[in-house]
Amino acid sequence: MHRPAGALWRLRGALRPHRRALVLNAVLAAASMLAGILLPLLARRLLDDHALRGDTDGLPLIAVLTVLCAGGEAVLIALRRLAGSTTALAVEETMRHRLVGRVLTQPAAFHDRHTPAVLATRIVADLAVLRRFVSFGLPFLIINSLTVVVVVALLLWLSWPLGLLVGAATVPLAVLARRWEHSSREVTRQVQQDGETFADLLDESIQGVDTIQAFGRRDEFTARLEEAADRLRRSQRERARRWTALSTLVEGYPSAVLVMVIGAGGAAVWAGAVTVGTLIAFLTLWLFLLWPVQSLSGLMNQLQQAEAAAERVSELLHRPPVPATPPSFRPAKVGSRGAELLLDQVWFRYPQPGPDRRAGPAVLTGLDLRVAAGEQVTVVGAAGSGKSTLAALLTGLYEPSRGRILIDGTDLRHLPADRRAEVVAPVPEHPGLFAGTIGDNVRLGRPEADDAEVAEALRTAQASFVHDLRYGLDEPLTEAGLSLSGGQRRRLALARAFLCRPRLLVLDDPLVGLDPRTAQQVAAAVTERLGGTTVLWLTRHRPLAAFPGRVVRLQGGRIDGRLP
Ligand SMILES: Nc1ncnc2c1ncn2[C@@H]1O[C@H](COP(=O)(O)OP(=O)(O)OP(=O)(O)O)[C@@H](O)[C@H]1O
Repeated sequence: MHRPAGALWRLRGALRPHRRALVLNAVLAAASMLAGILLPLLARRLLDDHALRGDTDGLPLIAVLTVLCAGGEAVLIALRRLAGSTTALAVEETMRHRLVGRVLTQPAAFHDRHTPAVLATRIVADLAVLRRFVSFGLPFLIINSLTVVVVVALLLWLSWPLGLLVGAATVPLAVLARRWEHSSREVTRQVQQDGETFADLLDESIQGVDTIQAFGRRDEFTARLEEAADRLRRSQRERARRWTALSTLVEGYPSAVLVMVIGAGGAAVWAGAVTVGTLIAFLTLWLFLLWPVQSLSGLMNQLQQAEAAAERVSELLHRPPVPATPPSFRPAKVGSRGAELLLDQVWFRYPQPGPDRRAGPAVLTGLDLRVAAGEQVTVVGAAGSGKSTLAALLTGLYEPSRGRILIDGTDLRHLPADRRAEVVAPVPEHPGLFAGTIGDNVRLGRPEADDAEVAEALRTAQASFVHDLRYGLDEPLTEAGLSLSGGQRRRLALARAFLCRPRLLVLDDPLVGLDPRTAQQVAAAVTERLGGTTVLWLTRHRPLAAFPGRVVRLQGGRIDGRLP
């Protein structure tokens, strides 16, 4: 298993495009830190060399330098904050772009294991945690560490006995902080895990709200959500408890050390071992150390949250990318003849949910089917017989566990994912419509299609209702096309596939939700207008009279003879 800190390191690729901005941030941070540290040293010169000796020569120069340093520090801090937040937003944008790209190209088996709520949490909430870390946590971890090193060196230079006293007093604090970091890492991860579980449940409940209300199960689902929220709150409270303990210690400890330094420093001035200016410079520098030390607990907390977020983001980001389209790939010409399909001893098992991801029972058990170019075949199978599974294999969402799927003799696996729709177009059981216009949705597979081609596809799908809508093809759809009826959504999904004019059409229960007359008209129009295309109708019911071609039965995971 990777260490979480390794996960943060593995995300460094997202910083690469912003190298210059990061270097500028580092320079601004170092300059503002140095300007701040110079102030007490100038104050020492002012006191020891001039004010206490009554020497006014050179006093104006030191006064001007002090003012410049103070003003410069303020300007540099403002610039550093501006540059830091701009860079962090740019880094977040880079990661989001890569993450969305990876998520949208993952196979169906991946999406079976990661719900939309979990993916949305990672893309939105985890990236926000990482952005805050890049804009605040990371720079301060670096600046504070540098400040501690430089200031401790200066303290030793000003007065090594007092410097050693401060250094020794800081050791127990560092040990305690390390122990805290170790013990609360697991709690931080638990908080994020509980957050994911809650997001999942919330997503499921909101999506199924109609069903929950219709069956009067509101109280039960509310109780489930409250239980998950309660688990999340308990783990958050545990983390807050640990954090409070550390921050109380870290904030109280320096005050105790300060009392020690004032006592020991006062005695040293009394004994003539250090000058008043040196003691004032020492105390001012020590105060300079307070913020780095006191912010330690907050930064550790942020670091842990960023590590846990990086672990989850990196798990998505480092998944294998979608294979590039090989230069030798020649897409089928739009409108060219249908493809020959051969399913050769195809077996398929879904991976089981759970950590061991063992394969489940076989859904397809050595399925053989040959469909000639331009032929239409109807596969009839009972609910759960594996029709949607077969459609998912044919559209490349899953790969067969065993056996081959050949299209015109080429293994489906060798068709690049981003060009597959040119060869095989699916009409899935649930039409996937998106917010946008009807035209955008129908043109999804062929954005370049003109209005005449779109109108023809709509006619074939018996979806001419679109022209009666107020804005026709420009009619806006709400999310998932929910402003349309189920039958209208299904016909748009059909039109979208027809518009691609693929060489093989895979229609998964395409006529469900259509009245028998419209269903017959669609079936007849497919034969009439898409003649030459190979079509595989997958359906639960015996076909209508208008269904053309051969009819076979899917049973027991294989093709079990013809239906009369
Ligand atoms: N994502 C999945 N993970 C695990 N098992 C699945 C998954 N999808 C389907 N199955 C299982 O595979 C079998 C076949 O399901 P499939 O959806 O292919 O049947 P179907 O013939 O399309 O059914 P229906 O006509 O009801 O849509 C079923 O036993 C189902 O439980």
